Amino acid sequence: MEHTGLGGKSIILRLEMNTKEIKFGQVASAIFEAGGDMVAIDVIQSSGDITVRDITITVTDSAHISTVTETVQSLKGVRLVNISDRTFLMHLGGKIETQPKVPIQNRDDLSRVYTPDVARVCAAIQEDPKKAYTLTIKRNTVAVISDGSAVLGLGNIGPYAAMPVMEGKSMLFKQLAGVDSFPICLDTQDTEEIIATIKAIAPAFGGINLEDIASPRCFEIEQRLRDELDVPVFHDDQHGTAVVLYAALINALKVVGKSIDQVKVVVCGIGAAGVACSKILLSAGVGEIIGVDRAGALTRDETYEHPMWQWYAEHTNPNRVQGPLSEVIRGADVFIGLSAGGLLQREDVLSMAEQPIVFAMANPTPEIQPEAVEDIAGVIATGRSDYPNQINNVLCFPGIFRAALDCRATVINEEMKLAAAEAIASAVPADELNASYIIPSVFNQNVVKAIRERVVKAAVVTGVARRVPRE
Ligand SMILES: NC(=O)c1ccc[n+]([C@@H]2O[C@H](COP(=O)([O-])OP(=O)(O)OC[C@H]3O[C@@H](n4cnc5c(N)ncnc54)[C@H](O)[C@@H]3O)[C@@H](O)[C@H]2O)c1
Ligand SMILES: O=C(O)C[C@H](O)C(=O)O
Ligand SMILES: [Mg+2]
Repeated sequence: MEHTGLGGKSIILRLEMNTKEIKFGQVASAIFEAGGDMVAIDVIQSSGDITVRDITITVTDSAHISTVTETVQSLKGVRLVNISDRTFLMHLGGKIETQPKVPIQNRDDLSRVYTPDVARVCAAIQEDPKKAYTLTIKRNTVAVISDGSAVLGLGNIGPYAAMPVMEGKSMLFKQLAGVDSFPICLDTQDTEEIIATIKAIAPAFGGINLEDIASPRCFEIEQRLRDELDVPVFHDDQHGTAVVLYAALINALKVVGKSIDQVKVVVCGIGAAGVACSKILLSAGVGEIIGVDRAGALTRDETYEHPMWQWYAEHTNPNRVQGPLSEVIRGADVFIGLSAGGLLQREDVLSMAEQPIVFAMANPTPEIQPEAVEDIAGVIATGRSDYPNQINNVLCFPGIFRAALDCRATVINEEMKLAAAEAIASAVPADELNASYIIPSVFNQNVVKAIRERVVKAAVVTGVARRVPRE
């Protein structure tokens, strides 16, 4: 199936029709009247009065899919058996598989890769555990682990529903940086159980990428695992996002001609990503950061049960501003959305300072659609791949883990994160930088290379590298 233009897509409806009750021509007219363009018909089964057909239809967008399917479902004598589109078809049977590196073609091969000869390799690792890095998948393999509690902006959708995202992250690790990984979704949301489980499975991995674990539990889980494991543990939604956000801000400020120490920044959504982004901006020298969550601006005049919010309130909002987003945002130079779709209004952006920078990063629906403010914003970015300026942690996690694995880093520290942000920002050449090109494309082959080089250096300089890679 092909995409047929901007926003256009094809869907396949499998329809079971009772020919005594309805003729195919009536179904075709109904689809046509609902605006669907029928491009192919395949007969799947035809027996007696029952006929099953796959109808390929071009639709304009997701809302149009509902219009067409509702029309079809309302027809007497028609049963909608299944609906698939290109996205669902790409997910059939999952998106990744295990691939042996050497074929087992005879008994000799069998006895080498498996028993009895494999025992000599096991004994070598038992004698010197460091050999796990040379003789197992550990040196190139990361675990992508979620508890399904804060998946994209979809919230607590559980471990089964989280798998497609984690499989997607695994594909990206491999395709962009050659890193092997396993998507692992845990059927527990208990902090201690999550920590114990990850510690127990850690021997196979050279790094742990935590993904889509809700705050505040994500903070403790990450900290404890960092303290208790000797491989890097990186909560992607916190640090991956912060790295890419900082890279994007460095370049966006150049476009609007403002300097980082003079801007007022409003961060909406003080969860995993919002906290980490605010922290990186504080260390980059932003003077005024105001965090807003459901109950309005976080201020030191309040006390918060959530220790991270207490910390946040004490380290941000120097003017103790109070109130909802629509008030706090007045006069701000930068809006950073890490909350949920549709929270920012055009009037809010109109009330910001001149040349406002709007980073609406909630996935999959941004805090404001770029079309709504493109005429009034200085720079706009989202987390999505279908608009210019995609600020998404995919620009960071493949490269930063490539570097961490190659130098066998014990941790991914602040210096390595800042090095990654600078590498990403510098991948946009100065003479090409403009409001629609502040951040390199995910497919820019220089990004992973640039991150690897700078991050390995930072790891070596800060003494957390256990080896210096040759190239
Ligand atoms: N573009 C990216 O690379 C990227 C990376 C990470 C997260 N995200 C997006 O950011 C969002 C948050 O992710 P997270 O991992 O930090 O989740 P999280 O659950 O840890 O935090 C979300 C925060 O947003 C707040 N929030 C929700 N609705 C709100 C509202 N109406 N007003 C104010 N605050 C509200 C919640 O209270 C919570 O504190 C998600 O949409 C996610 O997809 C994007
Ligand atoms: O998965 C993404 O696209 C980015 C990020 O990790 C998110 O949770 O939204
Ligand atoms: Mg995520």
